[in-house]
Amino acid sequence: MTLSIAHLGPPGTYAEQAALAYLDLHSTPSTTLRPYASIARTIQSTAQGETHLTIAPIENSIEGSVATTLDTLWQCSDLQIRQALVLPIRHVLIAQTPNLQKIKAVYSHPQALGQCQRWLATNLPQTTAIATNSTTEALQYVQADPSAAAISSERAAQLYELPIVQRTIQDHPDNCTRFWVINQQKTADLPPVIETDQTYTSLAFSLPANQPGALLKTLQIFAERSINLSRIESRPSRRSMGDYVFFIDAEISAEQTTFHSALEQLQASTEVLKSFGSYPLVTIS
Ligand SMILES: O=C(O)C(=O)Cc1ccccc1
Repeated sequence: MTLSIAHLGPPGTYAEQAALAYLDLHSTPSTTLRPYASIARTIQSTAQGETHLTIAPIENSIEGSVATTLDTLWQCSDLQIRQALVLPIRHVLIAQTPNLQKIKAVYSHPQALGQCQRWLATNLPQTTAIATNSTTEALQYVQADPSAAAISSERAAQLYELPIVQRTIQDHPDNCTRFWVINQQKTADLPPVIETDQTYTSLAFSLPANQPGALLKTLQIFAERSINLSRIESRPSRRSMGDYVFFIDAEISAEQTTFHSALEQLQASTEVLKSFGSYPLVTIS
């Protein structure tokens, strides 16, 4: 079987780097990397059986959650997370001109623009920031226009043979992004999970009614069992104003009996409850 891995494209994105780092952890003989035009499409490709795995960014240390990853996971059925990877993110500024004064527009993925906000305000105050679907999609504007710049990676600059004007432009030196490796629950013969001492379980739920204390009640289920939550995120349910879907990462394996009993109780106090399973986190340096 040739393992297919969906990632945000065109080639050279950070998501592709994460896919390559994931492959480095395994000795999978035959693999195809499949670039897609949006993060939503990568996850949908796995949900629809076009690809075996998706590697999608979920959270950045400066910019926070990647909303489209959460929203698409909520919309798709029967997906699970099998591994988390943390990758360091080092942005570079790419442009045809070395003269910053001549740059009129900076293109990049909104996450990358956000991670370099301070640098941009200080060094390119005259430019307009323009969002693209990915950091490498931004490079096509640099190829076409001498007054355009892009924020992308050193590797992408090499791949597209474009000049680097400035390195390490992210606002914090330790900038890193967490990626999830996602598959369909029923898919067999996937690369083995790399076990580490950090295992998480992720869930999402909507609440039956917008009542006082409804969220508190669900959080109490975890507190009563001393289950530590490492993240809670809300996203609009899109049904009506003020109605939310909550995403939770818990520091526990879904195999533990404490978690089973928490899930049972959650089932009773939530409207829709989705568990994305348990996964160990690997930090790539
Ligand atoms: O556009 C990319 O290269 C991505 O993979 C999305 C992204 C952008 C910035 C940091 C991490 C991931």
